[in-house]
Amino acid sequence: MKDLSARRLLLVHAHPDDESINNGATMALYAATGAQVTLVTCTLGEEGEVIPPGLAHLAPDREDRLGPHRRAELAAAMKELGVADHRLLGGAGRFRDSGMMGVEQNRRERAFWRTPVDEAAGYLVEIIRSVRPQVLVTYDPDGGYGHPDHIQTHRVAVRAADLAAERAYRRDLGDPHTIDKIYWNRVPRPVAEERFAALRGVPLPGPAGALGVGAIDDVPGVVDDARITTEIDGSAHAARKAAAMRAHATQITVDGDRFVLSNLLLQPLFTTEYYELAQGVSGAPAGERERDLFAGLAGAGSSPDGGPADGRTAPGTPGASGAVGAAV
Ligand SMILES: CC(=O)N[C@H]1[C@@H](O[C@@H]2[C@H](O)[C@H](O)[C@@H](O)[C@H](O)[C@H]2O)O[C@H](CO)[C@@H](O)[C@@H]1O
Ligand SMILES: [Zn+2]
Repeated sequence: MKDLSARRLLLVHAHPDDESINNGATMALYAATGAQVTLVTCTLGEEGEVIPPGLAHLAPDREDRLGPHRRAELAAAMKELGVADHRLLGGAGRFRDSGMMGVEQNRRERAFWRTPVDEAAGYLVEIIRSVRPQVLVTYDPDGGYGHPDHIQTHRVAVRAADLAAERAYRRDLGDPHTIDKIYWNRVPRPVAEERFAALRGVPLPGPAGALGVGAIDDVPGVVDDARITTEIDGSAHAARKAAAMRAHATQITVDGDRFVLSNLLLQPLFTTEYYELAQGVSGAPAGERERDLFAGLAGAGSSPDGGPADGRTAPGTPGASGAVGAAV
């Protein structure tokens, strides 16, 4: 019997709800198959809007108690996904939600967006050196859709992965650890286009109270098909993902295979979740997508593809021969 607990997956996100929207099915799948899944959330989402009228009093411009409430929503969502290890970067409230790009909250003292990257990265290095994951999942450099906290999360996660591997860096934070594979959350454009086309036939407002259908570019990380290196079929865990998203009730209303955020614009709920291998070696045969984030990793207890990686290296991999891009 393989020791599947040897697989350790670390996900780094900006706000409570991002993990369930982007990776809920993936997290449920790996938790259910014995991997150690660790979520790090960088802020408590204090600057969010509030969908249920009965909770509007929590808003930042009223009682400013949305942060603690969303922390509880996050805990409930993790129970739905079967994820036991979820941590707040630097401890609860260390870094505050910065608001959307350009708002005054971006410049507030504890805003995550204005935090020096190395200061935040130090907290994540300690977690990386303790958990020692083979795989890290976070956003692309644009944070998926340009939100300052998402962009900062990418920067902090990538910087922390580099620092955690440096033998000369802060040995008080643990022994050096090199993460084998770093993935960015992605959605293939053809899949997004197909799902949005179907949404345009949905009667409004519907159970989610939708005012309309969102735009494809509202979906974080939409890219051309060629950049997708990995797809995780989490359809067996669709109910868990939907329940986790429902747990984030101040931010999300779910209606079957679609949902709205506080802008009340419909977008598709994905149960196959897609990734781009940004750093590391693909475990799939040339020209094929990985079906497992741990594909090709010897000793990770799981590699449905069986064979070792075929040496196709992702962009940005230290020491990469330059074999990059679609070749991955
Ligand atoms: C999914 C995500 O990252 N949500 C963020 C985002 O929330 C959006 C924001 O309030 C926007 O004004 C709304 O139109 C949109 O519907 C929301 O999803 O930004 C919030 C503030 O930084 C953040 O708390 C929330 O988690
Ligand atoms: Zn977010």
